[in-house]
Amino acid sequence: MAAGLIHTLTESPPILVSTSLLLLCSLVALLFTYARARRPARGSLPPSPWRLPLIGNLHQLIDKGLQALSQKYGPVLLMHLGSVPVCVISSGELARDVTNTHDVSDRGSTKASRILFSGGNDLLFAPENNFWRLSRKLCVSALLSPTNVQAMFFVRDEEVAKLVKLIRANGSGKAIDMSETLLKLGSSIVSRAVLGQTKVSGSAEDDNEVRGKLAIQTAHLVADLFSFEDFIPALWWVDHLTGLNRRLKKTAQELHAVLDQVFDEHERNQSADDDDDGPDKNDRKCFVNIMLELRRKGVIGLESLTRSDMRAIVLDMFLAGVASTAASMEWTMAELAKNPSIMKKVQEEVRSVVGGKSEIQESDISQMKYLKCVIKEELRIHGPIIMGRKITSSITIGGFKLPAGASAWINVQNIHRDPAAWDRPSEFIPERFLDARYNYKGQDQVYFPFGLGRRICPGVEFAMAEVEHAVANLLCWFDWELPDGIGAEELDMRGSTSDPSYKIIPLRLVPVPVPKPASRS
Ligand code: HEM
Repeated sequence: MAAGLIHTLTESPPILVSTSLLLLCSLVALLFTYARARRPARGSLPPSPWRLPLIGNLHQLIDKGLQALSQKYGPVLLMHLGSVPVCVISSGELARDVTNTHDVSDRGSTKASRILFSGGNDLLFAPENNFWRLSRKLCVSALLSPTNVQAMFFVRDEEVAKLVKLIRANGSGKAIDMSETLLKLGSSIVSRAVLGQTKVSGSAEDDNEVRGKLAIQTAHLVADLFSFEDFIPALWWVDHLTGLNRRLKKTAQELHAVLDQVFDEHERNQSADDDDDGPDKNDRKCFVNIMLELRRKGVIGLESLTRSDMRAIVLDMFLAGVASTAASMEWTMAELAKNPSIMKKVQEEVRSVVGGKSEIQESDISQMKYLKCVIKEELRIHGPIIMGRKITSSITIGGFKLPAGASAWINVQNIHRDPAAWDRPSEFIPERFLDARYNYKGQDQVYFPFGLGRRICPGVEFAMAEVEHAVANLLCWFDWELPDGIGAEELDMRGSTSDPSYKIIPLRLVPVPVPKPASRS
């Protein structure tokens, strides 16, 4: 073809020669532009699906799902949710670039968080301001520290023992809703650890249950909410029309009022408390008491902790700690019901460690290596879907520019199920975690269910102590069967569309109590 073209050029009249030259130059320029377009020009925006005015790519996200869009557009994708630009990062290496190399750590706030936290001082949603630093330090070194988590064993132990008793009383053969049961368990453990057990309601209703409900209500408040202001800021006024603002403010006020009552009660009790060895002395180790005590002792930074600061920390614990642990317990039981040979193997381990004892101690759990692998595998498949960050000043990732003001979504689910990193990624294979390289410290490129960088979850110890202990008890004292003749292969394992880390169809299982030593049967 080239020879033909040269021949044409030399043999043709001048006008034709110049036209051909022009064509040739245009062709070369076109090829050059095409080649450049295939390579991301440093600093160009990531590839993007076409979008509609106003809603952006929301319809494609709902219709196709995040994973399909990521697979189509590659490891860095730019979407618009309404008018908000969102960069989706689906590679572990690039995710670390965002959180560690570029140290992007703000998470961004939502309307619900701004109202709930009276303007935005909290741990989950606030940027890295002084309050974030103070409350993070308080969590890591006191409230959620390994020592405190250990001291809270009595809460986990009592709440799980209550549950075991309840399930036994339920009688053999009846299916129970594990979703509801485990959410209640998660909320009572977290609310008791955080608020203790002093009386606030004054009614006959179980105080703990009131607080558990409070914890669940808080979690729903932020998770199940669609605000126009968050996605299409120009339509902020629609939230007024739909009554969303009013409802949010009312719920926030109610939550704050209950928490203030709890704080009052703790403050009243605390002065009388110091030398008292009363029956509820253990519950005085709750987070509220620890915060009040540190403030009273004038620990640096905490001497001026306000009611609003304490409310924010308590609500953060509810938001971050209740639904996440309940979902982890539910998915673990679902995967075990779906994989009877794994259920059998882990039950054998748990029962052989516990032996003839009537209770499971923390020291027993540390010997249950396979149980730990089961939970790690559950968190790989069903753990967090995305982790959000806010890009405050523009950065370049994988050759693409992530513009200031955009959100970055680290696509954890995609990374946790990447066939390049995991053998048979959609199968539940706990044995892969016998490899000690995987932990919860955010050090691995393809496994980080508790996050990465400076905003990594400070509740890992608390969460694992709760989930491992509860699941070990359920496996030790009961066999579990699927109800209504459902076969293991028929069990519905779909995650909810709004948040796939929650099971769309609540898990129902039939407990079959196994004989156990007397003290807790
Ligand atoms: C299985 C249970 C849990 C899972 C899978 C989980 C996972 C996560 C993840 C992925 C993040 C975001 C990390 C990041 O952005 O890099 C996070 C943040 C957080 N989690 Fe957890 N979490 C769990 C339980 C808990 C518990 C029990 C608590 C407290 C009682 C807690 C408190 C927090 C807090 C306060 C943050 C925000 C930290 C910050 O922004 O500085 N989490 N968690």
